[in-house]
Amino acid sequence: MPVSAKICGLSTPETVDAAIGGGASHVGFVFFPKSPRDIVPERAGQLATPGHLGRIGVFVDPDDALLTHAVTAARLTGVQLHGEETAERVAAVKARLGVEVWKAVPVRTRADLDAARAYRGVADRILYDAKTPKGTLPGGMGLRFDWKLLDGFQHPLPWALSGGLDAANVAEAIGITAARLVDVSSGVESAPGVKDVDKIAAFCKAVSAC
Ligand SMILES: O=C(O)c1ccccc1N[C@@H]1O[C@H](COP(=O)(O)O)[C@@H](O)[C@H]1O
Repeated sequence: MPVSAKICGLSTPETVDAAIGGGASHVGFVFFPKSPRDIVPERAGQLATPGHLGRIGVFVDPDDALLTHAVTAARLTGVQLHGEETAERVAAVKARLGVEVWKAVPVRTRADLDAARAYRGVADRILYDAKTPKGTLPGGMGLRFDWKLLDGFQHPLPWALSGGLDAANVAEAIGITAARLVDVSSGVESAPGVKDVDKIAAFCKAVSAC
């Protein structure tokens, strides 16, 4: 089965086109004011994508008003909840929005993986991401976790791998984890929040070769 890629934190037509041209399965838009990748929903909605491409909005403990507005204005096919959302909150979001819901699970130790089980039957996908230091962004920091922690773990849901991936390490990450979907943000940037079309192309090429 081929491996697919989500290119996250996009904000320009050129970088969205690079993701599409590279064969990405999903593009991501960040709706979190503290992030250098924050974008207003209307602007994300103007970024055109073909119908087969998933459009995922990244949120951190969002309220219902933001979610409802962003799903419509940015034409999202899914939301990625990257905060401290409980299983009950994820279920409520899913029922309210009716789009795919991904739940990020921050990982530093093997015990951290256990949190994923709470979302069985509730979320559509788990996104394993590196746990970031307190007081920093909960994602998009270019940090990776020990991919070997996933070895032998019984995944409760379809899942994706993120955290510190780039063109140089993604093949190794896929080899170790057997991930079928990988997600990148800062690894395809020239500076925080500034996506680089050549890095997006290189990342997609590395994923396609797996
Ligand atoms: O990208 C952000 O700014 C961001 C902000 C808040 C929560 C999540 C965010 N990004 C997500 O973090 C992971 C890993 O990113 P990276 O590749 O390590 O930079 C990815 O899923 C982004 O979607």
